[in-house]
Amino acid sequence: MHGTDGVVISDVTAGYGSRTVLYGITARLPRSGVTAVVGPNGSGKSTLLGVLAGVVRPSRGTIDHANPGRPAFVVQRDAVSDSLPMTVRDTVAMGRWVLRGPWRRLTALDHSVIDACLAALDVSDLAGRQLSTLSGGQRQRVLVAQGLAQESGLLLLDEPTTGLDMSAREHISGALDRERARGVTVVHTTHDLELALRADHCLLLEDGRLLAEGPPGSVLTSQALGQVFHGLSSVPNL
Ligand SMILES: Nc1ncnc2c1ncn2[C@@H]1O[C@H](COP(=O)(O)OP(=O)(O)OP(=O)(O)O)[C@@H](O)[C@H]1O
Repeated sequence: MHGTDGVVISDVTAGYGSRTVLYGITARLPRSGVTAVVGPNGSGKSTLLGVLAGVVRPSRGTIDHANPGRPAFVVQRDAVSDSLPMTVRDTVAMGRWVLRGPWRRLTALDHSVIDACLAALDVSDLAGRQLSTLSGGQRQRVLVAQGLAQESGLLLLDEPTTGLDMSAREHISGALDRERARGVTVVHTTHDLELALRADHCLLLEDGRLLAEGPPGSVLTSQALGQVFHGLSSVPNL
């Protein structure tokens, strides 16, 4: 592992039960950098994120983390029950409980981090609202704010901008840039070509295999995209 590596993935094969979904993935993800994982539906992007989060155990290969702490994992909003009786502020505060343990009081510092994360995703006005009363896009922003509140050295996000309007996408993209500047290793899956092109590093998956890895501009060529997303002639969005 080099000093510039945030995560090193070595020959990882993984799946669910007897079903293999990822085959022999080897990649180096930069520390203080944003990595975009791109590929068609079902190509294994979320599964790779699950492997990095430690919730999917590889059947083969290893993952080395520069940061020993627990990763922050922002799942897709559909994966979170919207019927939990929680306010937006409680939801973001859960990111701090992860650090403090459930029976500790939150400190003044915790509360200021929670305020800053609410502001970063432009959801301060919603702080007192029940999570269940929010729109899908608002809930997505709150989940990203919860991920930021964990102040982890490894931030994993599964399709953080899917279904969001332009302003919300800008807030999320800006938040990822700030995390990178803080030295965080950020990894997100995306179908948003613009967001992928703003990353430092890109992995292109097809059918569970790594087709290409490198700077987004050299990985996401029209030739590669045409091959992976069959029949694509123009690529405003993946
Ligand atoms: N919990 C699970 N149990 C069994 N198979 C699963 C499970 N989750 C995903 N899969 C399968 O693994 C493969 C890869 O799925 P994954 O969600 O990683 O793809 P993806 O690239 O993130 O897709 P999308 O763009 O649609 O989100 C798919 O064939 C899917 O059906």
